[in-house]
Formats: sequence, structure tokens, C-alpha cells
Amino acid sequence: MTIDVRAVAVFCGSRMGVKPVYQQAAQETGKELAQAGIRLVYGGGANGLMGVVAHAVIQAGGSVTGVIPEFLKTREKMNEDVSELIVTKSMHERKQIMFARADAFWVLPGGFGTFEELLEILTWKQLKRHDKPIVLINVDGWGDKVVAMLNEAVQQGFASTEARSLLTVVPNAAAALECSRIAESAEALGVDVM
Ligand SMILES: Nc1ncnc2c1ncn2[C@@H]1O[C@H](COP(=O)(O)O)[C@@H](O)[C@H]1O
Repeated sequence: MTIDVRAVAVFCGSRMGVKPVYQQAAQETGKELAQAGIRLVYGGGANGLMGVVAHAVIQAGGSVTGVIPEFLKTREKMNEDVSELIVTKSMHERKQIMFARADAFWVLPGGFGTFEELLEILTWKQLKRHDKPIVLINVDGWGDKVVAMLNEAVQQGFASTEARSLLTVVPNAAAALECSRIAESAEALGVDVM
């Protein structure tokens, strides 16, 4: 049985990064979500890869919820083109709303903010605050060092192999979609695929 993932939160850079392949992957991700009828939940900005993903969803006829704190409206260039725009009072409120609205979390290339979002959602899962799929889309090896850092934490005895297995690493958005659905389906069946 496959359960529909209705909304995916995508964490990614508010900058473009240096390789064109990052933008291509962001575009592909947006298109993939729209074609699958899955709503994008994201940080609400028009800048960087965040803006590229949102634009690609909109272009492909999909739905987008942007969640942006008041203080970032200018800095991250609030995206007025989205289907639903939520302006929050704080970063904490933004995180809470994005968490509540998403059935899965996908991570594309990004900077410190993206790392923070990934680690927070992963540690919430480690602490059993949720059981939603978390998928890192490892565009052109971008995530290799992030994954190496997590593996090193296990090797040094600071994290369990079980905790490490809560993050799935895939090469592209099509694979992210597939494993998000498999994970949802397995949860419904009570099967442990992690
Ligand atoms: N400390 C943070 N917590 C949550 N989100 C954050 C934080 N710092 C920045 N962000 C947001 O993350 C995305 C991407 O940031 P990059 O640094 O470009 O990866 C952006 O929406 C930030 O507002």
C-alpha cells in the first residue's frame, strides 16, 4: 500500500551556489513535486535555490506554501507569487509551521541555514518527536561531507547507527519521492525499513 505524501518541506540555499547543476536539481525538484501533485512547503523567499524550487513548482502548475518570518521579508525577498504566504513573527514560528505542514523533508544544497534545518529535523526525529521521512538529495556530491560528519559522529560513539539511519541519501528528486512514499507506506504497515 502506498500512502500519498501531500506536502513536502524543502530546505535549501538562499543563494544559488557555484555549480549550475544545483539550479538544475532545484528546478527538477520543483517540477517533480508539481507533477506528483505534492504541495511545496518552503521558506517563502524568491532568492537562491529556494526561489528556483518555488518558481519551478508554480511554472508546472503546482501549489506552494511559503513561510517567512517578518524580519526576513526583505533579506530573502518574500515571494508574492506563491499560492499561500504565511508571515510569521519569528523563526521559531516559521519552523513550527513548516514542520506541521509537511509530510516529509527534503534537503537540497545550501549553506548554514540549510545545515541547521537538516540537523534540527533530524535530531527531532532522533528524539522521537516525529517519524516523517528525511531525505538528502546529494546533488553532484554536495552532501558527501555532511554525510561524512554524521558517520563520524557514529564512529566516535556520539550517535547510534539507528539515529544515522533516520536520514536517507538519494541522487535526485525522483528517488526522494520514491523513498518518501516507501517510508510512509512502511509506517502504515508497521514495517521497519530504516
Ligand atoms: N538558524 C536558522 N534556523 C532556521 N533556518 C535558518 C537559520 N538560519 C537561516 N535559516 C534559513 O535557512 C534557509 C537557507 O539558508 P542558507 O544559509 O542560505 O542555507 C533560509 O530560508 C534561512 O532563512
